[in-house]
Amino acid sequence: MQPFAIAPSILSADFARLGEEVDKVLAAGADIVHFDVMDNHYVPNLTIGPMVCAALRKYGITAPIDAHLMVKPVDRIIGDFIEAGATYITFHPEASEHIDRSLQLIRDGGCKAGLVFNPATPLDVLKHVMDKVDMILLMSVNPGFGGQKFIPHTLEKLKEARALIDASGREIRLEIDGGVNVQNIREIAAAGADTFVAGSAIFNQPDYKAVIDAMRAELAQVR
Ligand SMILES: O=C(CO)[C@@H](O)[C@H](O)COP(=O)(O)O
Repeated sequence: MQPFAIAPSILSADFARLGEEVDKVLAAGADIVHFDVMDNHYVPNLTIGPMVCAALRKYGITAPIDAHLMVKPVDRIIGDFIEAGATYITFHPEASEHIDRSLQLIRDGGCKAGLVFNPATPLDVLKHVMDKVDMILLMSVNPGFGGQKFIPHTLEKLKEARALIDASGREIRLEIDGGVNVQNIREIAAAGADTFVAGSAIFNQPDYKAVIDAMRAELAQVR
């Protein structure tokens, strides 16, 4: 299993001070920057794109950037995120005409590739592409907005994904996204997640380090 990683979702950061916000959350102990890309088509919201990702790199952010593309069609924006310096690029199977090709595009660009599953999307497709994914992201809310409640049945799905990863023998991150907070992170980790996206739970508090420390203390009880 991969080491635990905390990935604050900058969707809940102050966009007017984005560089400073990312610096601050990394200084507070975050491992990965979770970068939500919404197109007002695949999801009913509009956020940030590759220019902002490139701007964060230019500003000096060296931490891994995990670009979650909620964009349809997805292929034509993948190259822009590779150029912009994303580390992970993940997309939803429903948003790609050719899932295997989209994964290959990401990997050919030198990035790590991942698939994202909405709460009601089955994991079936994974069995055909397990050798091409570096991350599996399970949405524990319907995508589009921060600040929603964790959907409990995702815990069963996490166990299912964890079993698939363990059976593959590959190093694949299992990321969870939506409604993650200090109160539920331990149960989520126990179900198999190793990478935890949290937006409002971190950015809506004045002391990011206090939240991240509290999350790590919960995770330390799992392993
Ligand atoms: O992708 C999304 C929402 O679509 C998430 O990354 C949210 O931004 C998570 O926010 P919280 O539920 O942690 O507030």
